[in-house]
Amino acid sequence: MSTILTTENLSLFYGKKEALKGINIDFDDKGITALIGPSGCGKSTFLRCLNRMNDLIPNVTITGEVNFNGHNIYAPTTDTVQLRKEIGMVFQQPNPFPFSIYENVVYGLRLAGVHDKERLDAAVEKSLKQAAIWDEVKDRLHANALSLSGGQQQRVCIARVLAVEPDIILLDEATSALDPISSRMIEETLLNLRQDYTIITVTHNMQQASRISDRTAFFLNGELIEVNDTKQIFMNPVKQETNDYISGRFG
Ligand SMILES: Nc1ncnc2c1ncn2[C@@H]1O[C@H](COP(=O)(O)OP(=O)(O)OP(=O)(O)O)[C@@H](O)[C@H]1O
Repeated sequence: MSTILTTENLSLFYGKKEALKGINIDFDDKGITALIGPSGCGKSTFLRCLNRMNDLIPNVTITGEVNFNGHNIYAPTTDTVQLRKEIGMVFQQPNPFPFSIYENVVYGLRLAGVHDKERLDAAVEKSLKQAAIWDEVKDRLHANALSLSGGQQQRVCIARVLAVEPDIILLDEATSALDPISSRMIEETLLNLRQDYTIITVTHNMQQASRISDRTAFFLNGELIEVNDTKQIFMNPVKQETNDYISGRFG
């Protein structure tokens, strides 16, 4: 298995507060990694470091490296717009633009200068199929995306990320605002995507982590305590803190 993304001694400070403490982790090319840990342990902060979303937050200092396909994304020459296409992100609250479903999906392609209708149509169909929502919306592609249910909106947001053909998809608690059925549909979607994409998902839901992820990383107080195959983490963790967390002793 080759590695697509590696962090080296990655630390992040909000002002003087150290929220991430020297994280070293490798992500395999393809498959799903779940990031788990109690509230405030730095999971979302870490996730946002992986496509430089923390650049947008004032007073943030980041040290160390994030190497994506061998290049440090924090190098001054990095084109962050391009980076965020290659490493796309889905957020906790579905955030479609107030446009049609079709325009949501082609948004990134239009920004990249793609205007050919056939190409855009093909991308819409392919991405909505990959996000497992094509059948539900194919007859109303020009309806406003905000008219969809929350779960449908979230799958459109996944399609919007997929349309620009990313290598990595980051999800920050992407199912926690959804009802259980919608949440399971997103899980199914991710399982169908795991062969073709590297997926890194923050989740509070340990059942979800064990159902869908190949690897699980446990964070605590800004530190990466343990990362391993998901079965190993849940059945036979190496570290006492991991064991305490997964057996519900804290968090
Ligand atoms: N923009 C910010 N400014 C200052 N401190 C922040 C900011 N965002 C997060 N923090 C702090 O950094 C720490 C890590 O937060 P983060 O949101 O990454 O944790 P988390 O594990 O994702 O938590 P949760 O599971 O509750 O979402 C927390 O102490 C939080 O209060």
